[in-house]
Amino acid sequence: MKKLGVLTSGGDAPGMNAAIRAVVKAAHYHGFEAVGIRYGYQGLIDGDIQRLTISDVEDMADRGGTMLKTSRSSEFMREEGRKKAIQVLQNAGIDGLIVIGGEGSLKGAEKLRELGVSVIGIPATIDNDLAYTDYSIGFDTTLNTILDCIQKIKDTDFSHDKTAIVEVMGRYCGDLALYAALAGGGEIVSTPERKLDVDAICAKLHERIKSGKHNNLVIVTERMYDLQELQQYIETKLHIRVRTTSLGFIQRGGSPSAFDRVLASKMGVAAVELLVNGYAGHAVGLKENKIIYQNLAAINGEIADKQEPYQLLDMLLH
Ligand SMILES: Nc1ncnc2c1ncn2[C@@H]1O[C@H](COP(=O)(O)OP(=O)(O)O)[C@@H](O)[C@H]1O
Ligand SMILES: O=P(O)(O)OC[C@H]1O[C@](O)(COP(=O)(O)O)[C@@H](O)[C@@H]1O
Ligand SMILES: [Mg+2]
Repeated sequence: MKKLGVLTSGGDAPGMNAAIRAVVKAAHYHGFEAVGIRYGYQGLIDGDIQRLTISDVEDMADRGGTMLKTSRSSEFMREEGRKKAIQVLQNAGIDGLIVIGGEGSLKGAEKLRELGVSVIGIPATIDNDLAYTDYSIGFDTTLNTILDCIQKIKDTDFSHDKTAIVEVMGRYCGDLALYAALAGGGEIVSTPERKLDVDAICAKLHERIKSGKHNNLVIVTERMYDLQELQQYIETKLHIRVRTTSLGFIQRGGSPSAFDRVLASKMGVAAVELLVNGYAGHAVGLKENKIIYQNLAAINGEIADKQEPYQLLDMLLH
């Protein structure tokens, strides 16, 4: 291998820059040229490529977002788009590609592998919705941001005896809400994996109010409820004051946590090592605190076993 390309794709996640830095440093260590493809798969189709030197990535470990920019590309979802992308890789002489992104981006990487590209995936998404790895880059930072916001919301709830609904991101994965609740960030939690209907939420709130607890926090994953309707329903049914906060994009920004920086650094280096050692077509991951690799073709459809954290939740919130 001579020229290694790296791109970030899908939603940005804190720690993507630390991963780019690690990939570029490892590539140079092995004597390869490193290039960055800007704007994810769309930039690959458009040939938006820049050379990456060590000094380009030197101070990037602590920065949120992605220095390479990112996008969601509908053109890449189509075969003609992917064929254009392959042509660009060939014309640019890129013989190894590292894709840093979430579940959609790794599906895209698998499609490139099917077309003969030497590709490695690095999981980076705040949602933590990739079952083959315990953690994706960005999840820990976002979780900490959520807990910081919740702490602030709790101060005002306590002062007014208010009930709060806090909506967090996660797309169709409840990990951000679940782990925020495990860390003490909510008394009632509803996730896609364990959905509470509105009456179940009211019943739990009623029980807590009866026992003298008047400031309660309900944490929910996005896309599950019409928040205004949920708030009104609880207010009418329980005759209490409820206020709702959807945390939104504040969750995706910010400097990555130490955990995410270290994870991204380990994964970035491991991704290059996989290419060097002939393991193209895999994605790096973390299982039981060890860096692992998984076949890209096997990632799609893998379902995470969440029994343990939900049992813990039941124990802590009962
Ligand atoms: N099934 C697929 N086949 C080919 N490309 C895909 C597929 N799913 C997603 N992609 C590509 O990956 C991009 C990012 O995926 P998306 O799901 O938006 O974000 P993330 O990778 O963060 O989960 C998409 O815009 C698309 O270009
Ligand atoms: O930035 P957009 O396109 O509005 O997407 C919002 C979605 O992106 C995320 O922040 C991250 O998701 P991905 O990592 O899959 O891109 C989700 O939590 C959220 O549902
Ligand atoms: Mg995703």
